[in-house]
Amino acid sequence: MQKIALASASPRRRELLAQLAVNFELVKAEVDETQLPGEIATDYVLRLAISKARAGFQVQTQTATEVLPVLGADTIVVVDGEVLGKPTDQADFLRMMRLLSGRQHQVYTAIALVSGDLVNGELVTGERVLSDTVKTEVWFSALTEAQMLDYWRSGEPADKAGGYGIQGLASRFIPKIAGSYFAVVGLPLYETDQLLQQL
Ligand SMILES: Cc1cn([C@H]2C[C@H](O)[C@@H](COP(=O)(O)OP(=O)(O)OP(=O)(O)O)O2)c(=O)[nH]c1=O
Repeated sequence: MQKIALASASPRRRELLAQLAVNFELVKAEVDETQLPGEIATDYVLRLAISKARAGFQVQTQTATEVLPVLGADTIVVVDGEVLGKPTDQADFLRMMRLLSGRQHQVYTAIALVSGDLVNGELVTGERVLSDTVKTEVWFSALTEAQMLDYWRSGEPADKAGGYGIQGLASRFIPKIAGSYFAVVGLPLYETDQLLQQL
């Protein structure tokens, strides 16, 4: 399979992509992650995945003589239509946990693959964009305030959308999911492989 570039700073996405035995390198992609006014969750997550892949692709066109297809991804946690980002502090985290406790919510992960051909440093065909969005339902057990605080003190929630990591300590709060476990962690492997096959 063709070598690609991954536009991500997430160690989880790196590990997941390695699980597909894909040959890849990392490329930096700085994007503004602010949700637009009135933007619905599914539009938002897909826009960010495409923006990350596109930003990574543009870095390559400026610096490299050949361009690799660039993969970008974004994961959001949604409850009652509200997108929960990464918690800014303990109070923000507790607010999120109270919303998630004892009920079901949605996790969306979007993936985007941007590719193109460079001839003499010029992009000859423009950018091609392949993308997909995966929805997973996640059930949380009812949590006590003490459980929430203990979890915050573990340090795990801070860099994670929705303030939890299903692959870590939060596994004890989640009796079931419907969808893709890998998508919740950050990269839906089946769907990523399907995009790579379309290259
Ligand atoms: C819900 C959930 C999220 N997460 C993580 C996945 C993502 O890394 C993060 C969501 O933030 P993202 O903005 O999707 O990704 P990121 O900022 O970590 O990395 P990059 O943009 O550079 O690719 O939350 C888990 O690890 N486990 C979970 O159960």
